[in-house]
Amino acid sequence: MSWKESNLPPHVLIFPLPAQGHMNSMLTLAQLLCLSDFHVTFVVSEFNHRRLLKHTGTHSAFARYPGFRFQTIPDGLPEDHPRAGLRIMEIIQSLRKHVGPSFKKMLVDKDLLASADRRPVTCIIADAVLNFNADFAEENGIPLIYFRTISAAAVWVLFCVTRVAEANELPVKGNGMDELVKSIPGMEDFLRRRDLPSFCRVDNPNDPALHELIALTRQTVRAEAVILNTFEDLELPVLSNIRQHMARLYTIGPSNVLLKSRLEENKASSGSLWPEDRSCIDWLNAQAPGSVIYVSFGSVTILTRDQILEFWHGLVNSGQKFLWAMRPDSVDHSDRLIFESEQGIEGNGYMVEWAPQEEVLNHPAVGAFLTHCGWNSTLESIGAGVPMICWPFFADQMVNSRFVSDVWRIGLDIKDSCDRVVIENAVRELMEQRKDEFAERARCLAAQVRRAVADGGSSEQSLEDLIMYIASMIT
Ligand SMILES: O=c1ccn([C@@H]2O[C@H](COP(=O)(O)OP(=O)(O)O[C@H]3O[C@H](CO)[C@@H](O)[C@H](O)[C@H]3O)[C@@H](O)[C@H]2O)c(=O)[nH]1
Ligand SMILES: C[C@H]1CC[C@@H]2C(C(=O)O)=CO[C@@H](O)[C@@H]21
Repeated sequence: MSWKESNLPPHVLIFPLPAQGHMNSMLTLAQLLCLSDFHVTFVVSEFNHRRLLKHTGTHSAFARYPGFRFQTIPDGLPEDHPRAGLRIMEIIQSLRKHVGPSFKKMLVDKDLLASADRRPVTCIIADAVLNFNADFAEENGIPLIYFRTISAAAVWVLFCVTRVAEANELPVKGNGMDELVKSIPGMEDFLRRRDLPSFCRVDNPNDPALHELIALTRQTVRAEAVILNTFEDLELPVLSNIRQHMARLYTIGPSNVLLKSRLEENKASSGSLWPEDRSCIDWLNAQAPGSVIYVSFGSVTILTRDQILEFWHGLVNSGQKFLWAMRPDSVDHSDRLIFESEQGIEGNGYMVEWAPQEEVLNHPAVGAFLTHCGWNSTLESIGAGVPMICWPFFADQMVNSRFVSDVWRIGLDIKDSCDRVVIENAVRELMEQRKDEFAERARCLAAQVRRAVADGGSSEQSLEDLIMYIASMIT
């Protein structure tokens, strides 16, 4: 390769939305590129950088990659901004408005981060929701690759939403939620209006948040290439549709499993923004195989007290053991206290604030996952062969949960209902009545994951193609 002759490897600037669910797969890609001797500058908000240093000893974890470095930027939000729930959208807006211009200036003033031992940036791999990167890349003649951190299915649905609106199939004011959506090619037989991304549930079809998301997705085609954290066997029909619009598409997922397969000691750096409470592993060690349902709603979901109580009673009444990762900012603090003191754990549950999720899902005691269906959680569960109960909170999760239940058939989708009886019945169905059926399909899918990341597998090959493509940018 020509870069090896010139001694300086390609230098990739990776710029995720500074939120856990977006950073995880992009940090994993950063590590994969470093393992191929690339230089990587990883853009992170000052707010999250402090948390990474505090909770994960990130600097020592990344010391094994001499080519890796962080570039911090402000996210433009006040320190006490929640950066969660629906207000996560404000991170995108703030970056676009306040940070984009200074970020661009910094790159230009610093000669695209060149130094004696680093080339100027060879290409930018930006989160596809940070669309200001397209103008900057174009103006400065830098190749741009977008990384969309959601499923191919959700990308395709968002790509088609304009057609859905034109066909009067948007659930405006909640109309016809159970009707099938006929205007999305390939999904006519199973996608209902209630499975569309939550932004499609509008009072007015010209809703600004909906249109922002449509525009974000449509502009993906401005990049030279697109990366998705998925694998061919999982989403082939959808990928074929997307490829008609985005020809250079790399599918490198599940990126966490691909990374693990390339690390000698099989241990990736976690990149958690909350401290991981490992006591839950000791608790799991004492449980019978396949007997525990793991509960987590990711890094963005905020729950009301009523919702927590319904989940809690449903789980307790199911009689199954459960491990619940309840983020401190996902519930009101006073509710949490009442909850802990009055409800107690009643012998069959264990609660932590933040769990080492991948390790938990791969623990032999875990037999099911009650999840919001964020794309990382969904893929982690698929990789571990663990069936799911899906209670999506917002955005792409609505689509993912329908795929889990009706396409891959490795779980139950209970979206829009958070009643203790529904939860109890779902747990019983997944962990008792139809346990073997779900477990068998989940095992088969996990085997496909292993094939995708093995030598010559589709994701492994796609990563190699991506690496060659970036290397070819150096003239
Ligand atoms: O106790 C916990 C809980 C979660 N996680 C990790 O946190 C990540 C959470 O990511 P994800 O499951 O994707 O959920 P969100 O944090 O909600 O992710 C956001 O980003 C995703 C990728 O764009 C989207 O699919 C989601 O809808 C969006 O909310 C996963 O890797 C988990 O392993 C832990 O390590 N410990
Ligand atoms: C900020 C949220 C709105 C849309 C984003 C997204 C996407 O790529 O469509 C997925 O999950 C959310 O974190 C993002």
